[in-house]
Amino acid sequence: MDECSVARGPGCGTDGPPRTAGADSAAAERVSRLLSGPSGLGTSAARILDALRTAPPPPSAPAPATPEPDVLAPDALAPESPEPAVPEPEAALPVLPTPLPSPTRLGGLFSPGYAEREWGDGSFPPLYCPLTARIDDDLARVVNDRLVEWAGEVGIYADQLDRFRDTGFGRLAVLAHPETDDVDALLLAAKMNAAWWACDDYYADESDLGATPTELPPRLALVMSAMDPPPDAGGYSLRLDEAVRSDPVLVALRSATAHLKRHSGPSQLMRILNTTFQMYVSWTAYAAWRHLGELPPVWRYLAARQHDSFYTSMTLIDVVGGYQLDADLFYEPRVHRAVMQAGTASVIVNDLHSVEREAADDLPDCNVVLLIAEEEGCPLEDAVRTAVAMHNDFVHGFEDSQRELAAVPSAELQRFLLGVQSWMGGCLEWHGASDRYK
Ligand SMILES: CC(C)=CCC/C(C)=C(/C)COP(=O)(O)OP(=O)(O)O
Repeated sequence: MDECSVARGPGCGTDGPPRTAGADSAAAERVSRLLSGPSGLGTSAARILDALRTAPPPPSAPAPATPEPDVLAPDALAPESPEPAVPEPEAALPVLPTPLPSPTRLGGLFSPGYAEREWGDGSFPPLYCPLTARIDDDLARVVNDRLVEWAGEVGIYADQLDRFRDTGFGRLAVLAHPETDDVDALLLAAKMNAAWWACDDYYADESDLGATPTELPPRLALVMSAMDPPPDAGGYSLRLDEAVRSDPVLVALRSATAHLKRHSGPSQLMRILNTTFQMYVSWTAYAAWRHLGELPPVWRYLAARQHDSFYTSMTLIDVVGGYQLDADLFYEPRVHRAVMQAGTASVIVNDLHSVEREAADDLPDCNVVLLIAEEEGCPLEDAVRTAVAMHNDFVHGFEDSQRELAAVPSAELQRFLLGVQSWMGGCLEWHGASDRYK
């Protein structure tokens, strides 16, 4: 176990030296108060958005290098009229129940803190990252076994199911979603992530699995139809259905989406689908670069990677947790920025762990470390240090955003932000142990 990681339990996070312990316990207290207080279930999105508009940033929030008035200045968000910007969610939205916490649902209700965590062989500077909120390898085994069974049914990784088992996407779900021990909800996260990854491996990255840059865009267009079936077009729809049924990646995505539908409300579902589709735009950029044999400049890769990141995985957090973050809160600019910061930080963790794997393909993938080394003409070790520093800046940025949003009186929002924090902590833990990056 990573020395900084902690098992679940009320004492979590007290043995290490988390740098923001005060802020963390305040966050945990706030979530508990909000969950038990009168503002919990009945809080209207309009009132919360009003609070977001008027809440001044805390004095400790550092000034950004380039001010973004739309995002940061509370006044810029002030409504012109006192009318609520959105209808009461109770009246207009199918709001899912927010269950009160049970003793086994600790992950969303406390923060184990942030720390400088060792990674890899320990020879590089540490990653500043949330600590892992829960490590439960018995639960991970149950979820992973069910995931492997499902993979066998849908047909992905058919000739390498043992390797798929050792990759441990089921363990990733348990590490990244400490808020619940509901196996079916965790299996949903495991399936979605495995299906996204299968799509990435088979269509985008792995030449051995048939990935080719020129076929990628039409394949992705088909993925969208598998996940979000278009209106019936008679015989043409039958052809579409045949095409979906004949490709294990599409079967996996359709099946995972069906599971998702059992747990999500309409706006959650469309949030997850649309985020997936937005991620694909970045994939087509990589495909063009691969096809042309070009390496993008680092800034351009990062711009694409921000929309091709674990932000996509994080869109599942409230669904897996069994509650709903209102769409107007999820898309509020400061919340959006916070989740993007976290998603990008986590995907840099992925790039750091997959340098060797990605350099090995006949057509090497884009990877921030490889691109920095190429652009700067520096040794890989120096490029790793640059990427670590970039990661750490994103995590500090997320922490600042979380602090800034702490005044918003929404149990769901505070819970979601803790969920994002937990996702980052679980993601680092998983990358350090998964056979995929060995
Ligand atoms: C889980 C998910 C949203 C997967 C889709 C793609 C993505 C954001 C990745 C993390 C995959 O990136 P990459 O191809 O660099 O990952 P591997 O190194 O192949 O694991």
